[in-house]
Amino acid sequence: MNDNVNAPAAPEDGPSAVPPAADAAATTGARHCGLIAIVGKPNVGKSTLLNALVGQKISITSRKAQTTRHRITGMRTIDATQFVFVDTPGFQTLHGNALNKSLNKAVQGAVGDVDLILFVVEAGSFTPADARVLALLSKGIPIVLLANKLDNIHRRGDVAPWLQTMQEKHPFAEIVPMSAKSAKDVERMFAICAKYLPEQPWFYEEDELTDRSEKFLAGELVREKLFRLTGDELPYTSTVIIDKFEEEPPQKKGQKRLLRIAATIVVERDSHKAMVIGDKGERIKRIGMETRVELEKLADAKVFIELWVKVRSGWADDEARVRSFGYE
Ligand SMILES: Nc1nc2c(ncn2[C@@H]2O[C@H](COP(=O)(O)OP(=O)(O)OP(=O)(O)O)[C@@H](O)[C@H]2O)c(=O)[nH]1
Repeated sequence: MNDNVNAPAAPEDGPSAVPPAADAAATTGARHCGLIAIVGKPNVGKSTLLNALVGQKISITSRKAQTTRHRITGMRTIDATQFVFVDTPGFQTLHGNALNKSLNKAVQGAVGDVDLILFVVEAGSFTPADARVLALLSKGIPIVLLANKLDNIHRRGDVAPWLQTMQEKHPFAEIVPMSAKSAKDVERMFAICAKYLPEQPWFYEEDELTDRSEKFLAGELVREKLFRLTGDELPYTSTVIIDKFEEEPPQKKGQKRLLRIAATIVVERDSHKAMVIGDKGERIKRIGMETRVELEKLADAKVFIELWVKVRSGWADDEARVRSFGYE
């Protein structure tokens, strides 16, 4: 096996490693900072990894992104190194409709000029969908292969031959077998990523964790609740549009500001609409309630949210409409 395979953290490892770049910077004062994209087909563990890397206490700031091409999902500053994670709006490699074409373009735009790509697959598996994602990635940017869910593999010896085959797929900068659910493995990722981030000033303040706007997060939260509460029944073409986002200052001292939000969930069929609304409206009520509770915490505000459901059949195939929904 080549030496670009990074052995998983052994249980007896000491306290988490400090990124070497950060270590060196402590004496020279040099700061490092760079963009990191986490890509992979659905369900390989990208969100789990991102949440673990950025930490739990995501706070919202309304600062503009450093570059408009990138949507920043989170950042973490450790000693002198700032790790900025950019979002890739999901690789859809199976269908060729307008929505997916637009998403794939957005993905290629987002990963085209990052400093490092973390390409996540499930350890022991490399499917045609993984190969399609890899083929979309820009040449010339270092790609670290993360063989995630290592904990699902009971005989570690079984992984070695697979790792060998992975080295033939692409000249990966490194191959890291790991588990996004292991705090120790996640912590090691900072030292691995730090090596690829250039010396330059930080893009964000040390304690900023995301630059997403509250309006954007409101839409994402509704979307997340929508898909979680409808299970796998609802097709991915359903989307959420924020129709109104108004902020009112606190009425009295000690009170919180108020966010008034109205959002429309757009689905393709009447049957999907019924699914979203649920029996006596209980599902849509729950989507609204869970969104409100989470947004109140994240935004430190009082939130009123109104939800509507609309049927627009075939919208995912209509390019103009896809654009009007903010995908381009
Ligand atoms: N056993 C195990 N499960 C994991 C690990 N990482 C993620 N998972 C699980 O895998 C499933 C998918 O994880 P996500 O983080 O949602 O995956 P994703 O790649 O963001 O998925 P999409 O949002 O569909 O693109 C969840 O049930 C996770 O709990 C891991 O290291 N080990």
